[in-house]
Amino acid sequence: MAEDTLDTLEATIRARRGADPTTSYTAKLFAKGRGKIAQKVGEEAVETVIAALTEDKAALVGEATDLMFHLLVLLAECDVSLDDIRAEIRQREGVSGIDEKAARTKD
Ligand SMILES: N=c1c2ncn([C@@H]3O[C@H](COP(=O)(O)OP(=O)(O)OP(=O)(O)O)[C@@H](O)[C@H]3O)c2ncn1[C@@H]1O[C@H](COP(=O)(O)O)[C@@H](O)[C@H]1O
Repeated sequence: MAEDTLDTLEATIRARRGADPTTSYTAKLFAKGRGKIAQKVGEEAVETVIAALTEDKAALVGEATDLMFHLLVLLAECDVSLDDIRAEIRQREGVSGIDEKAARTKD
């Protein structure tokens, strides 16, 4: 079975932990620490929102890809895997966001 591109990227990112920061952007991010990685996720999220609001589809694809890359680095830094995210998504399958919020806020 073909490996998913996100799985491949996740494996590449994990392999960069402890690599040489002078030759790897990912290793440089890990070396800068969780705060810097989280900041980059925030910046890329804002750039994604701006691209969406300017209705520039090519820019949106680029910024969303940057966002997903940096989010995967942050998840790796926090020892959260794509499988953890998949499990959470599966758990939510079939549960309407409206029903979930109503159950949370009924008191
Ligand atoms: N998918 C990506 C990817 N997407 C975005 N980026 C980098 O993320 C950075 C985001 O752009 P910015 O303008 O915010 O970067 P910057 O200004 O240099 O960053 P700061 O100075 O703010 O820290 C750019 O340097 C992009 O090249 C990525 N860098 C790496 N990958 C993947 O990770 C693999 C490993 O990369 P290295 O770790 O560099 O070997 C690559 O082969 C790719 O598959």
